[in-house]
Amino acid sequence: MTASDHKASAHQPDQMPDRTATGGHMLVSHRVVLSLGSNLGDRLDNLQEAVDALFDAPGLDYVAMSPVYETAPFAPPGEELPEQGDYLNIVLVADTRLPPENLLERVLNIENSMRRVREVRWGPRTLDIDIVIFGDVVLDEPDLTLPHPRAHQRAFVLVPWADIEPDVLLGDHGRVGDLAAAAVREGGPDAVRRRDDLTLQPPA
Ligand SMILES: Nc1ncnc2c1ncn2[C@@H]1O[C@H](COP(=O)(O)OP(=O)(O)OP(=O)(O)O)[C@@H](O)[C@H]1O
Ligand SMILES: Nc1nc2c(c(=O)[nH]1)N=C(CO)CN2
Repeated sequence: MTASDHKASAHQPDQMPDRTATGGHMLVSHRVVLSLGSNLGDRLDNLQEAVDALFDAPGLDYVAMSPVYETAPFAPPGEELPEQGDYLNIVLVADTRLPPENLLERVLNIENSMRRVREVRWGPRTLDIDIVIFGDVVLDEPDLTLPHPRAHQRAFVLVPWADIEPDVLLGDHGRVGDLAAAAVREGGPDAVRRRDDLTLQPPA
């Protein structure tokens, strides 16, 4: 399967396969896209630590990683953006047999174990991991919304993602490559700068 091959079938929550006999693993594999960002401390180190930790346990298989981007802090129009430094952002593609809630648990555990600092909404943080898509799964639960409800407007997600999967569709919003181009037109080219001098190692 290639990185742009999103063939996972749509699952509404009430159609999820019975997982009781599979030790928390699903019978089907889903291609997932994760967005990682850091703008506090050693930003590149934080991202590397998160990449390694994500794939440290069974259930998530690495597929591809975007280049590293340096990005201006972004908040939706109308939201106050506290003073803070630029982010480093990447996007990861992976395959998983975990159910969405288990992947979210892994993500939150890693954020917590890295002593994530985030005191105010839209404020700086050592590490932020968002689940952008989980196959074609659509979910609207209090603690998990899929696809991520704001990803289609975020150049810091779309531009790195478009480098590795430009033809994938983000829910009803359209092609990732087109969304990335629109986000760059909106935010200006300086808001998202590729940093080819900064490299991350794929997980061991
Ligand atoms: N698709 C998703 N990926 C990650 N977290 C999600 C998702 N949908 C809902 N959440 C919930 O969002 C909660 C808060 O996330 P977080 O503090 O990272 O928000 P944020 O980074 O400030 O803003 P944003 O959600 O816009 O990126 C998490 O505890 C999680 O339960
Ligand atoms: N540039 C950039 N801006 C952000 C980021 C991020 O990762 N990069 N994360 C946010 C909350 O998820 C809010 N704003």
